[in-house]
Amino acid sequence: MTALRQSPHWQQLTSLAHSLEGQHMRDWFATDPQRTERLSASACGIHLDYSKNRVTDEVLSALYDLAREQGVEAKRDAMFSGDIINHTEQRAVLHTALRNFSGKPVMVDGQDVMPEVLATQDKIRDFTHSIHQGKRLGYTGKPLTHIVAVGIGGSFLGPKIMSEALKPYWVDGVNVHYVANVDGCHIHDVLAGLDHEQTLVVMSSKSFSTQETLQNTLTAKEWFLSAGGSQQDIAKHFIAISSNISAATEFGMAEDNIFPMWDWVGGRYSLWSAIGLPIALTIGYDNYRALLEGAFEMDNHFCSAPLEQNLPVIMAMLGVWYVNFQHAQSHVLLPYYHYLRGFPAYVQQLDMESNGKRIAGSAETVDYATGPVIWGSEGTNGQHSFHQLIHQGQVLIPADFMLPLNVPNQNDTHHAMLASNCFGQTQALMQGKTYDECYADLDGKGLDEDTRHSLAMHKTMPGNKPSNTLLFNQLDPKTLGSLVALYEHKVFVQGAIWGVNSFDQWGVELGKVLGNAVLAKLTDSDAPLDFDASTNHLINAFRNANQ
Ligand SMILES: O=P(O)(O)OC[C@H]1O[C@](O)(CO)[C@@H](O)[C@@H]1O
Repeated sequence: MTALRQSPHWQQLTSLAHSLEGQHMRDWFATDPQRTERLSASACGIHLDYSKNRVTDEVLSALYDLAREQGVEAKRDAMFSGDIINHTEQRAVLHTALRNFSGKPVMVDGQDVMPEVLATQDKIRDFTHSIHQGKRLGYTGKPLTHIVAVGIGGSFLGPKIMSEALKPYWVDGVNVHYVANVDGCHIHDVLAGLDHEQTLVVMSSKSFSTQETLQNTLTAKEWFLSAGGSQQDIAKHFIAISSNISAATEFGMAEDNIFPMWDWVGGRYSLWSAIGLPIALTIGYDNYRALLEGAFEMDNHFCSAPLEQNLPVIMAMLGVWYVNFQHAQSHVLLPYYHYLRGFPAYVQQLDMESNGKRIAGSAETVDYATGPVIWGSEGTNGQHSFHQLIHQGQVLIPADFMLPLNVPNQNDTHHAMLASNCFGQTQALMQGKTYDECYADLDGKGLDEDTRHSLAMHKTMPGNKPSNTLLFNQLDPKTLGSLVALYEHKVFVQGAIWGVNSFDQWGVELGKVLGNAVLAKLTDSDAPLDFDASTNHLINAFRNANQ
């Protein structure tokens, strides 16, 4: 058994989980009028009501004890100080330096990284202004009104989803199109509607070696040249964001057109670096900076609030409770705000690529579950589909509901309906509906006893289903920055408990290598096939269809 499972607080939580079997949150609410007041916390404009969770004060205090026992605070401080905590890649983890407005230095290998960070922020500001003010023009002198942002994974999800979430802040006259997949349908569709003289391609790739991004950029380059642009015009229409400056220059990017990033910024944590440039182009530099400031505020909260009032720690430890002590295998995110509809996909990469691991410390195979499956979509849509399983299915799915209390330019009736559905769902999940209540509802319906009993059984909602509710006044750039940083730190705390390295991603490598080996066989139809029978069979199917 691993040391974590043998730890006193893990053992205590295991027995607490047994002792709570058969208890219901409905009864806790009925007997404890202070429950919500006690189990709520606020920071950075975000209010978290976590009272609808299957936890008692005793459980919560054991969870915080576990966090202390596993050194969460010391691990957090090590991350912020630039220690090499990504030990499998020998890297510091310093996305927090990218939103460090404290004026204090951040040291990596004895060098302060802040001057470079601030210089890059200035470069982002100047570039954004030059596009918005029409000072930087295309090769025929036309303004650059269409931005094609090419990237994938962390070099795509952050910019795309944050830009989408901040739609009320979009700058007039600029259209940003995001392309990630190597599936040519997407890039061809996007380029087909654009005037190459007014298009700027922003290629985002930390490594500058990602197949999808390289291919999509090449396709965009061919499109630009065949539409009338020349090789020397490319510098006016193509820029890159990368930590691999030499590969970017070799590819043909003008050095001046390359925005740097650093190996101490993980891809899924990179929206705060120049990877966020498309966000600045979408919402303007001041709003982009407010996004960073919101994240900085959450960093300060995470570093200074006691664990019991610390939003990332509270959410992380509740997650640990469900994954490790209540057998939950997934966690659903339900933003009740159309513009935030992409947020579950963002957190999905953040969480699953960070904590989807099986080795703790230097080489110990874990004997407990790590990160859950993260999924979800905007409310109320899910209420008419997958909520059924959350309410009455046999699997436990903790939920995070999110709602802005105010929405710019919105009809009150819509917003009140949206909010009522959000609150109503959390209530229904918590209280459920008993057999007796369902049976009583069927009184006087003319049903025989067997039918009435059967129907009451089918209608019974067990309740006791956990949820957090996150409220904020408006989803402005600053609040969004805080919200993203909240989830980043939640994932960090969980990784610290489970002892995994939340900052590498070896699991995605093998598929890339094998995919390249397969590509060689698809492009050379005479090459002998020496894979397993199934893969050979699939390759043959492709070859036959493409003769
Ligand atoms: O920015 P890059 O180097 O193109 O990588 C894109 C994405 O690919 C991954 O490395 C996984 O394949 C992610 O971690 C990363 O965000």
